[in-house]
This record gives sequence, C-alpha cells and structure tokens, in this order.
Amino acid sequence: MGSIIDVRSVTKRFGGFHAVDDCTLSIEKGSITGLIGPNGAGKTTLFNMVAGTYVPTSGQILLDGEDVTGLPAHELFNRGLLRTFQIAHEFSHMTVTENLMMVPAGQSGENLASVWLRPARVTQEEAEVRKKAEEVLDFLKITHVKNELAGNLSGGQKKLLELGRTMMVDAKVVLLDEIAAGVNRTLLNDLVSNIERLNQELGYTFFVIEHDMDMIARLCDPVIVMAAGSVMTEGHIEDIQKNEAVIEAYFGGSPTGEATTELHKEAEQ
Ligand SMILES: Nc1ncnc2c1ncn2[C@@H]1O[C@H](COP(=O)(O)OP(=O)(O)OP(=O)(O)O)[C@@H](O)[C@H]1O
Repeated sequence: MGSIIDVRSVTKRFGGFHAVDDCTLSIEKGSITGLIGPNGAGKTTLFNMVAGTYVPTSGQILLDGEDVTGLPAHELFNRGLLRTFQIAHEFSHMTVTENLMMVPAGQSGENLASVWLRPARVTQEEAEVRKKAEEVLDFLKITHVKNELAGNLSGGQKKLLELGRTMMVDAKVVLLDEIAAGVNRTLLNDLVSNIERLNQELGYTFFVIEHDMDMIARLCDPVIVMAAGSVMTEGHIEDIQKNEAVIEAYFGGSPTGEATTELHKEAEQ
C-alpha cells in the first residue's frame, strides 16, 4: 500500500542532548502501528515532531509523499493528520455534541465577519456539521450521552469523544497518545473495537504511543521499538516480546522494572 508517514534521519536536540537521534521509520498506509520503548526513549518527542508541535533540528518528515517538515499542527490537520488530545478544561463545560461540532469550525478559521456577512451559508454549514456529529455519535454508540457535559463523562467515554473529534474531519492518519490510560477494561474494549472499525471501515491509519502492552498486543501490527532516540527494531508484538535486545533496553531504561514486567507478562500469556 505504501507509506503515509516517512521519518527520514530526524534528529531533535535540546541543548546538547539528542532526544531523537537520526531516527528513520515509515508508517504504512492503512496500518495500526504501535510505538513502544523504555522511558525517555524519545517517543513523545518524535510524536511532537510528526504532529507539528516541535520542529526537527535536522531530517525530513513526509506525509503521503509530501515534505511537511516543520509545518505547524493546524496545517497538518488540514492535510488530514490529527492527534487526539485530552478534552481541554474549557471544553468540559460544553456538551458532547458541542464538542464535536466545534472541531471543523475551530479549524477552518471561521471568524465573526464571515458569520455576519454570510449568515445563510453559516446556518447551512451548522446543519451539516450537526448531522455529521450525529453520525459520529451513532458510529461510536454514544448517542445516549450527546447532551451530557463533556466534563461529566467517564474516562473511557472521554476517550471515545476524543476519537469522535477526529471523525469530524476527513482524517487520513491519527496519532493516539496513551489512549488506554485511565480507561476501565470494558470501555477499553469499546475503544479498541472503534479504532479497528475506523481502520477497517474508513481506512484510517493509526500511529499509537502506548505503555499498556495489552492494548498494543491487541491493536498494533507492526510495533516499532525506540531506544535512545532511534529505532531499535520493528515487527510483530510476539517477536518483539521475545527479542533479547528489547528486553535489555527495557531493563536498562526502567530501574523499577515496571515496563519489563509488563513486557514479560504479555510474553508469558
Ligand atoms: N523539552 C525538552 N527539553 C529538554 N529535554 C527534553 C525535552 N523533552 C524531552 N526531553 C528529554 O528527551 C528524552 C526523551 O523524552 P521523551 O519524552 O520523548 O521520551 P518518551 O520515550 O516519550 O518517554 P516516556 O515513555 O517516559 O514518556 C528524555 O531524556 C527527556 O528528558
């Protein structure tokens, strides 16, 4: 199918420290690719560069074959690359439907002048956006909470809403950052199946940073392992969990051994 994201020899330095160091990887179109690695491996820094939050010190990032190195997040958004964020505090006072409806408007640069000058167009657009929000709620099976304030949702429902926000625009690739954190197992199942449906039915590509190995094992293929700022290996999770170098990297990177225990636990199952 070809790649949708290509990271070519990307480095990010903070002072003299290489948080990401000559990193090269590709995300295949239509895949759900996981990114794991011990604490401090550079996963978040890499994500921040792919998502347009940080500009690489050197190297190149391509989105669907086009050079997007250094483009800010809103331009990447317009090209179909989205990242899920926690619902910000100010949005927690808005309903679930309102949270969904503000995604396209907030990004298209709709301003007060255009609202005054072209009220008919705005009304029609609003009706279309509301319809889209209803379709998203239906897809995610959360219509029953559409009038609930976002701040009142459970952790898992908030994650579904975050996922829903990516569906309000035509996403090509979605970056998921620790989406399983704070979600109970039942809602995690809903989350996993919705991500799989978005992938299979709507063709979304997902790039996922996750510490929860259960989530990675169920969802991601392939899995990329980062250590010390660059890619250590890539493959199926079963092979990764048996890889001695990966286990060693987890031991070295995690003095508490927590991450390693997670990795072993999965390998033993
Ligand atoms: N803004 C920054 N300024 C200086 N150093 C930074 C900055 N951001 C990250 N680092 C350093 O870069 C390294 C990689 O951090 P990063 O957060 O990317 O790792 P990670 O793999 O996401 O780790 P974790 O799994 O713990 O979230 C760490 O040593 C971190 O301290």
